[in-house]
Amino acid sequence: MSGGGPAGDVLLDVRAVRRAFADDRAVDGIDLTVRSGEIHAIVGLNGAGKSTLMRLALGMLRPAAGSVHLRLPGTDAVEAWHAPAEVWAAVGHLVETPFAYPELTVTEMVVAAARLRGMPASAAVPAARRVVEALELQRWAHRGTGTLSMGNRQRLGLACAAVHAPRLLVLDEPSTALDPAGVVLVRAWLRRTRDAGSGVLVSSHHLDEVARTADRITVLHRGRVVGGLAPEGVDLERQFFAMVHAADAAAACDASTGSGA
Ligand SMILES: Nc1ncnc2c1ncn2[C@@H]1O[C@H](COP(=O)(O)OP(=O)(O)OP(=O)(O)O)[C@@H](O)[C@H]1O
Repeated sequence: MSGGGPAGDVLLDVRAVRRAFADDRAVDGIDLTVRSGEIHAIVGLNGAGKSTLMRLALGMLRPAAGSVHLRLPGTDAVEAWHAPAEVWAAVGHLVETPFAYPELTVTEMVVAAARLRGMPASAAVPAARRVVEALELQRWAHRGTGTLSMGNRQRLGLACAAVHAPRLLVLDEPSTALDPAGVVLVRAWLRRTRDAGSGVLVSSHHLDEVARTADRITVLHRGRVVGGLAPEGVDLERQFFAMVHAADAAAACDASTGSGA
């Protein structure tokens, strides 16, 4: 457990959501919430459905069934697929390869991201400076984004996702390209973001890192929630594989008896 205070209101409310690609049930009836003041991690094997779930949460994909509601302070609850710009102004995300205009410097890119989220220039410039410092990008602040290493490009993507201090942050494997110092830095930064009252949905393959960062851990497998892990628990890897194997065994049993959905 990462030591955060009690979680608050539900910001993201996913209910019985389904989405397939042809006959591939990428997300197959998932319920999930993210509350303010918590880091909720989703873990799963390759192809478990983590990115698809995040894209549904961000209105990038339309659910085939079920619902995804955003309940951000100061706005009415709204389906992600139909959410207006003022709702997205309170959300930050990094779910694809971090995008950056190569002709801009790091600072210019972060300011541009803030402006795209509706921040006035007078607020965007100091906000960009703060997040560049928080993610220790100062050394590259005036370098062209096209010259960055992969890890620094990932930090830049995080800076762009968070420059407008979103209430909800959705991050798909935010530490993949980071060195050990960067992993520690981003962990501490995520905790501060959480402690400031934001809700964070984060995916990862790395159980050790997730256990150090998250308040809640949900295990996805083959598009379904197959269990939860307590971050302070022991031997999470063994528990994780036990859940995955139990789900596979149940699916095989259903298939052999013809009772699968
Ligand atoms: N655009 C797409 N078109 C077709 N199939 C897709 C598409 N996006 C995802 N899928 C399929 O949906 C399933 C879930 O994929 P998803 O990317 O959500 O998994 P993931 O848990 O994020 O995996 P990884 O850990 O490898 O990133 C996979 O079988 C994948 O091949």
